[in-house]
Amino acid sequence: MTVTALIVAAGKGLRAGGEVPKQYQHVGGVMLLRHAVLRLQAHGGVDTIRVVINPADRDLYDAAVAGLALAAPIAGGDTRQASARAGLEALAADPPDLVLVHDAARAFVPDAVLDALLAALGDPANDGAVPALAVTDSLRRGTDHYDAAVDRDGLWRVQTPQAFRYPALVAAHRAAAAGATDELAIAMAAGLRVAITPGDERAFKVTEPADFAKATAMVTPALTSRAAGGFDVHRFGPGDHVWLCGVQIPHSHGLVGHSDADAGLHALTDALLGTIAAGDIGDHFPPSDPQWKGAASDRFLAHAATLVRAAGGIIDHVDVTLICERPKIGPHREAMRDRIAAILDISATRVSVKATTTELLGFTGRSEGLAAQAMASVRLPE
Ligand SMILES: Nc1ccn([C@@H]2O[C@H](COP(=O)(O)OP(=O)(O)OP(=O)(O)O)[C@@H](O)[C@H]2O)c(=O)n1
Ligand SMILES: C[C@](O)(CO)[C@H](O)COP(=O)(O)O
Repeated sequence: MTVTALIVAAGKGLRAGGEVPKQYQHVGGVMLLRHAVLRLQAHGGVDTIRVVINPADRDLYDAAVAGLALAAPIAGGDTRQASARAGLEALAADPPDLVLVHDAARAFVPDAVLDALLAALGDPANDGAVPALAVTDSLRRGTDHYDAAVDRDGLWRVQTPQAFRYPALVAAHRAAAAGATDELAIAMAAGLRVAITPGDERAFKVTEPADFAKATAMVTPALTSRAAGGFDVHRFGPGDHVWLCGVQIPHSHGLVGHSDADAGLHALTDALLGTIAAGDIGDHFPPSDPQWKGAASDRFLAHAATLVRAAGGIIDHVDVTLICERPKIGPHREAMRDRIAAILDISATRVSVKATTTELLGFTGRSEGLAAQAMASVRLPE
């Protein structure tokens, strides 16, 4: 059995709005039509995909299917019915056994819907099979006020792809009057026998502007929250300034370290690495490596952020606590927040910097050294 999918994509998408027809608008960075093609290609049960377009949109089409090695698009008509007919006629020279007529606007049809269609056409008694969902809301006629109830029993919300034996469908189309909204209407008018197969909410049609948010959710991976901490200490030594959270602060001492000894950024780097279980700062920037001698620690933090984002992560919030008697952190807090926000490329509203003392106790109390601890919260694909 040869199976061709005919994706009708010649509409103007007026109800959806936007500067280009809906099938050429981006959903998660990819044009809706491309999602539709990729979805059918991923199923594996479709041998050939042909797309019906408005020739005026040829440049948009070329961008949508770039690199997908499809046969040339077919010119559509003024109505969906005319576009589907043009597509079917274009297949006549080398007709497939089965044809699946599909809306580009229903880009996320799951495999199970396609499996059920092909299985239904395994029964020679069926001329076609069309997926549908039962109506579950109450139905009523009316304009300004409610009028008669409509019995929802046996009513279906009809979706695509609509699958048919090619010869039966093309004959039905040739005999059809204008005004049909889909192949099912045309097949029923021709007296064909069409099986009802399970539809799926994910095969919804992008029709109104709000449907783009729904479509975006379809291609956005589920994210889970992760939080991790980091801790670092540096000893005070000779010098006239320290670097803390990426800000240079005049001080009676410096901090001793292989790099610039910015304990705040080091703790935060470890916290971010912890969210993706990517080891610690020493694994990425070994103190034994001379290239990190005196290095500014902002590059360590930027590297950790790059790794989090490469893992699909979103940095939600970071929090640094500096533990020292001196220098006083308060006057520099906002500059530190801004600097961390700039390094991480997030809003400063997502950056917290705090400070505390240890009441003159311990090594921080004796000002032998300074400690920093940090927390990072990110969202990552599961
Ligand atoms: N002349 C047309 C009209 C529609 N379609 C396609 O048929 C599918 C379903 O139609 P619909 O959702 O109504 O799309 P539009 O006609 O583009 O939308 P609107 O009515 O809002 O303008 C879409 O993939 C659309 O591109 C088509 O190929 N040719
Ligand atoms: C083909 C279809 O998607 C099946 O539900 C529907 O008939 C298209 O209707 P529209 O009026 O063109 O949106």
